[in-house]
Amino acid sequence: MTDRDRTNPATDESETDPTADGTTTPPTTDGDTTMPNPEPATTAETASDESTGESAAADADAATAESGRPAIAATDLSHAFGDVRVLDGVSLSVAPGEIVALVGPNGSGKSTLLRFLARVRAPDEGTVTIGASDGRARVGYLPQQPGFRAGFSATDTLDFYAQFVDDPVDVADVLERVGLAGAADRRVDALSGGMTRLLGLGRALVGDPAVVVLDEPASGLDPGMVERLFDIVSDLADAGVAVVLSSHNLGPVERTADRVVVLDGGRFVADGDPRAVVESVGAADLQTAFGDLVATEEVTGR
Ligand SMILES: Nc1ncnc2c1ncn2[C@@H]1O[C@H](COP(=O)(O)OP(=O)(O)OP(=O)(O)O)[C@@H](O)[C@H]1O
Repeated sequence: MTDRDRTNPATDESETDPTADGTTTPPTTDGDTTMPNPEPATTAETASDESTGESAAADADAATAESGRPAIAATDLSHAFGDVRVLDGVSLSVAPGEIVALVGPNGSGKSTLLRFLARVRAPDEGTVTIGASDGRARVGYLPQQPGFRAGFSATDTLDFYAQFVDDPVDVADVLERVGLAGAADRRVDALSGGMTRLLGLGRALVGDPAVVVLDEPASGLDPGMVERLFDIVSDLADAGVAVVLSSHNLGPVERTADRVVVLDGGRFVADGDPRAVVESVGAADLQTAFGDLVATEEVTGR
């Protein structure tokens, strides 16, 4: 460990990615870093660096909302891992203040699609555009398995990420919002799995992004925290933030999401408000509709 490493909660070998100008980018252990990108990146092609995670951006300001432009738009995304075709020409636009829940069987490609939306990876084909009236864009991203460098506190960790955004960040407030105020001084390696996910959510919120992409944010949370998580999501949307999340918690999804998008076989097999999706198959609730819409006998995304 170098001297710099000792003062940098985000510089371990798997995470650090010095940018071209020598500055250090904030990391996560899975490479799905959430960070501001100093260069506006309006398409997936321009942001294919896996290490950069969060891209450049702007606030979901009133002008954006008034312009009618989507906060984020993915067009004709296709992707294969070897001979495993995961996405087959899917398109998705999300308006400022809209909550879109991406659901689908294990292996259907949700995380893959969310990585493309967060622009931590680029698809084989298609574009991702972040809409912002001033030409800037910022996406906050919670990866499915957020990771943090051991040895630093929750506060230290968010302080580190806060230095990469323009405006001052009230880290204590961020921790309070995600339910970690009581663990502010706890080392990240002493956090439980659910608490680590909440810290990942906090990291995604640093800098008040216009778009938030959350990969299974409720996974591993206790029932009370699941409710709190979806309350946070609702509050974000009320503040004009576009939220795209994946979840297997279909009850809260049905109650909270403005739109449910069901991914299966590389395509969207349903896309609409929860009630419409449920009614489209004559189901009683989203859980039942999900069973009717997708084949869950085997893991998909083969
Ligand atoms: N880096 C990779 N290399 C090879 N295959 C991959 C890679 N990432 C994902 N896959 C494959 O792509 C498919 C979709 O995976 P993905 O993680 O996107 O699914 P998911 O819907 O998020 O699943 P889950 O609900 O289990 O988290 C799976 O078959 C998976 O094995």
